[in-house]
Amino acid sequence: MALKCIVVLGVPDAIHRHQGPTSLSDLASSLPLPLPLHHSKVDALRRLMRPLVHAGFFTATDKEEEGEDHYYSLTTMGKLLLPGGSLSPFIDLHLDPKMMAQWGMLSSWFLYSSDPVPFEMVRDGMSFWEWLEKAPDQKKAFRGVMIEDSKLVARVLVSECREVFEESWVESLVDVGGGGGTMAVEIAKTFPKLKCTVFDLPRVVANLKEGDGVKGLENLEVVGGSMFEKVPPADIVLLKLILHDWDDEKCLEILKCCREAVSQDDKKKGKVIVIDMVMGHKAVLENHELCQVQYCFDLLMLVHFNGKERNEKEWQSLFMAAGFSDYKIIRSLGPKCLIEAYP
Ligand SMILES: C[S@@+](CC[C@H](N)C(=O)[O-])C[C@H]1O[C@@H](n2cnc3c(N)ncnc32)[C@H](O)[C@@H]1O
Ligand SMILES: COc1cc(-c2oc3cc(O)cc(O)c3c(=O)c2O)cc(OC)c1OC
Repeated sequence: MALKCIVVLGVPDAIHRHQGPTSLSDLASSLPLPLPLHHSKVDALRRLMRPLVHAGFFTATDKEEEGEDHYYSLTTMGKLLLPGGSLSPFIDLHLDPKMMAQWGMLSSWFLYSSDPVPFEMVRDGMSFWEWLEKAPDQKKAFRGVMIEDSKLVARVLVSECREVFEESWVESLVDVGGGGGTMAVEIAKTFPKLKCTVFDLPRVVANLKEGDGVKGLENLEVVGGSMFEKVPPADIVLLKLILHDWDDEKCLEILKCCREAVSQDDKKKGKVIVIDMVMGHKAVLENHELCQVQYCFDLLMLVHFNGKERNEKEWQSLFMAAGFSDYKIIRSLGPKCLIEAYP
């Protein structure tokens, strides 16, 4: 809530515009507020900044003595909070009071509810996806969150995992649940010979064909449909942050459709690429912060969807039950992993 508050008050931008360490009094007087900050609240601003300095968003001169002004600067992480920064949509979405209601219901869900998840409990059974269609601000923020995450992952994928797309038999890729198309656009731009498809629900991709990034890309197609029914055929089927939204039963339906879509003959050894978390993966176990991210996202999945973050054993069971012959965890991507599943 402190983070949300300083973003709403425009603190990161005020420090950024100051172009150097900014004193508490300068900060208080340069905030873009309808009325100047009342002098009685300046000390509250100092107290608000304190946990955020501790969390690493800002640095502050460490002078707690009375009368000394504090000077604040943005850290690299703090710069992500600037308008248009990659953390802004995340804060807009997850710290929105409307998105808090489901967290407040968690204990009641354990004790009394027969609803599948707390999110649906506070919305008369409406799923997150249905609700987004009725909540334009949150829909925009959610799209922003996914775009920022995809930009980051795509950058690593096209620079450090080129071999995945450059094998001689790989001619086509479909990004299932590809949302706004960020991943597919980046892949299509980097590998112009690869025929890429963004596949998502018809209402999600309705206006995508005319979108800035997609228009004019000859090797990019947009297809509307449901991954529970039929997935367009391709050599590589990509599932990024899809399976963690669903329970095992639904994941099996998705994975079976994807396995059927993957090309297979003497020359082609098509595969499904899953980008999702692997709980307790060795790259994460050694990193306290990545562990925290995994636990938080697992609870996010519990509260919003009937989904979960899975450990390797759970992934293995899913792939085998969906008829895949083998799988391999190729590499870690922060809290996530790239997993290949072979039909
Ligand atoms: C968490 S988002 C992931 C988006 C994208 N893969 C990414 O990582 O940025 C989940 C996506 O699944 C899509 N989705 C939900 N149900 C679907 C269905 N039945 N068929 C295809 N896509 C679906 C949503 O519209 C959304 O774009
Ligand atoms: C996994 O890394 C990040 C995920 C998100 C993120 O991902 C989601 C995935 C879903 O399937 C449904 C969701 O509602 C969400 C989110 O709400 C959400 O925030 C965001 C990230 O950084 C901004 C991630 O990187 C750590």
